[in-house]
Amino acid sequence: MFAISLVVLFFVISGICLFLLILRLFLYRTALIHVVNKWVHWIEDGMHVHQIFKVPEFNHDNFQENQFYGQVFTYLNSLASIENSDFTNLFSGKKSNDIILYLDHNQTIHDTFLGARVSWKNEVNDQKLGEDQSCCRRTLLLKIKKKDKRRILRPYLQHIHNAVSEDLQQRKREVKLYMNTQYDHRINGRWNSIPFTHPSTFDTMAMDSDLKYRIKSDLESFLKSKQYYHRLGRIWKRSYLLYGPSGTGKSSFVAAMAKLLNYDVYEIDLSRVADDSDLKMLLLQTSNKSVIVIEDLDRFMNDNKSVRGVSFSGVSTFMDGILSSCRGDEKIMIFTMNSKDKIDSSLLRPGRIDVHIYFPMCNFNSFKSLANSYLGIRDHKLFPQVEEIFQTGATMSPAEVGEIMIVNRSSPSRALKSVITALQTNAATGWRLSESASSRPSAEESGGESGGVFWKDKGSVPVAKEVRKLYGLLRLKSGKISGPSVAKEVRKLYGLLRLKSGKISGPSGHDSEMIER
Ligand SMILES: Nc1ncnc2c1ncn2[C@@H]1O[C@H](COP(=O)(O)OP(=O)(O)OP(=O)(O)O)[C@@H](O)[C@H]1O
Ligand SMILES: [Mg+2]
Repeated sequence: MFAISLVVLFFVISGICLFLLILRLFLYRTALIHVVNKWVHWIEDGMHVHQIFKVPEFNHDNFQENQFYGQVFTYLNSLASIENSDFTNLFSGKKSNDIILYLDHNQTIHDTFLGARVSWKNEVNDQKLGEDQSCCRRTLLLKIKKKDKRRILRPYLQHIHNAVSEDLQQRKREVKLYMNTQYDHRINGRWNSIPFTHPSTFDTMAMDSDLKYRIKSDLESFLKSKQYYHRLGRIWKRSYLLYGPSGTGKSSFVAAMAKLLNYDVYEIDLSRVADDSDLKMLLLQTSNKSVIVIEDLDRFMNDNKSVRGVSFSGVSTFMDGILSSCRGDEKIMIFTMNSKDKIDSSLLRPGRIDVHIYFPMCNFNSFKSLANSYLGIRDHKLFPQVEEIFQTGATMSPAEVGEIMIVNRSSPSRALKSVITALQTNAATGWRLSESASSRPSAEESGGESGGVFWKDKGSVPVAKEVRKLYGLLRLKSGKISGPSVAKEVRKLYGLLRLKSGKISGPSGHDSEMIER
């Protein structure tokens, strides 16, 4: 009897084990296990009291990004549990074969820490702003059992901080470009960012090497001068004005400076700024160690329609950087212009603009530098001919020269011939010369009442040299022009000479020149 009961018991236990095994296999095969897990967690959650902690994207004053939000977001995206979520975003990473998982709006994911289970929700509330505009208010919600709070909350937050600090440092090295969005009083954050991948560096810029060296040293010595500025009672900021004709590399140089510093770039589009206080707000929302850029400031200052609500005093206060000093860290400001001619000199006074850097049209030296980087040649039998044409005063922007070289990069000889033809055409029409003359730094700019440090790349040339150039140009032209048009051309060149002689100042024995006042 006892033996029979043992056999029955054996079969019952075996049956139960078999049943559980088949059930487990079934649950896992059909993924029903996840449904069961959900129910278990749901029942368990229902038996506990929870506490919710909010991590909003912006600080309570709504001015600045809440840095902890960024840290938590990075941490959550790195969790293995994001892979087990019901849904999530997949994006390509930096490398071509990288795929990254990214929290979706209103997605919830779970994490465990010291045996306690917590959940995070990426809460995004869409706000309708107008007909076709909306904005989002983002908050990360941490849900934690009340019984676990005392034990794990602080160490858990510290754990997040430690886990991402290395990752953040890595990301800090990736420079970002921020652009301001259209003003709307209901939007907190006004900056949208993308990775800053502009390929320009100091090395790729065709510029006088001495000038590059001095700009680099200026930046480096500024960065080391926190105590010095503090002792002087000055805001720790440095403003640069890059000015010169179109296509001479001003925007590319902004990128090169940001890369050298490894700073994020905040480019302010003044046409999207509502008024002076909006401009202040944008400045306040920039992060530490950043380059703040306003491109084509002359265009905005001369075109009242474009600046709309931003006043002259709004721009000058912005340039003084008083507000940025609230953040305490260094600020680099860069403004670009085609010409300073119509700009109120008070806007360019020392303190507002510390360094003026002139970007000239192409000369023979910059041409050689472009030929080296675009065509890979340091010398060529056509170089003397190119130099001769440059000496006549013919010129082009580096952008134009670069474009010709790119198109003809398979044949350096063809590229150089095309550059020669283009320079001859420009010289013959005289258009480029007069354009470049008018955009060179004027005597007023290099010695006038506005201030700062002036750095120019062959910006000033002696009158005698200019006369020689014009004579050469005249000879070149007279080969092509006859009769009354010669007299007309002579008159034109005489006018041009007078224009230049009013603008030419100082000797130009050096490639670049620095005038401190
Ligand atoms: N000095 C230079 N060295 C190397 N490349 C240059 C230089 N100047 C211009 N380029 C090339 O020409 C193109 C246009 O340059 P960039 O946009 O920087 O000119 P810019 O002075 O900002 O013109 P704009 O005043 O019209 O904005 C870029 O592709 C850049 O690589
Ligand atoms: Mg530009």
